[in-house]
Amino acid sequence: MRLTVEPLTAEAFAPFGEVLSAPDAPGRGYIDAALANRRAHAKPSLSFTFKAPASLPLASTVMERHLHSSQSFVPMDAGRWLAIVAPHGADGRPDMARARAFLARPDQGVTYGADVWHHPFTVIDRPARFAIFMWKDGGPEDDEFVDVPPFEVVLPDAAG
Ligand SMILES: NC(=O)N[C@@H](O)C(=O)O
Ligand code: NI
Repeated sequence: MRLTVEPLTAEAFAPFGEVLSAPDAPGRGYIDAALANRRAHAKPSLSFTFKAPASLPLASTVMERHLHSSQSFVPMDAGRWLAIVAPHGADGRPDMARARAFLARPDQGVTYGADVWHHPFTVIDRPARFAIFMWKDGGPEDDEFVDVPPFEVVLPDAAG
């Protein structure tokens, strides 16, 4: 199954969370409606990652979710990157037939809503550094990975 990336916009991404971006004029914006912690005992987690770029087309067979917490990715030094998401199927697993692959600009982040199926963090173009914010309790439900049928992600110009 092939996914062709589409531009990351707040509207298109709304069913899956929020697009994060800094104002382009003096001031401060709050983009925090999708931040969620569903466990009173979970603790805030702020981590920083250095990620090597994936080559395209991206081929994968995995998706993941954080059942009880949103997860925010904020670029600190990045090229373009991919936010790949899928709604729940009737069985609660990712419905890859309705998966979406968003191409994020270097100045865009996202917050995946709690329990939103997404692909592990993937950057393209060049190595990138991101901050990641979520809530964790250190238990097995912090991160849930599932196998999905093989899929690939391509840029439009390679879509043929
Ligand atoms: N760092 C980390 O937890 N990443 C995953 O959850 C992911 O979405 O890539
Ligand atoms: Ni995640």
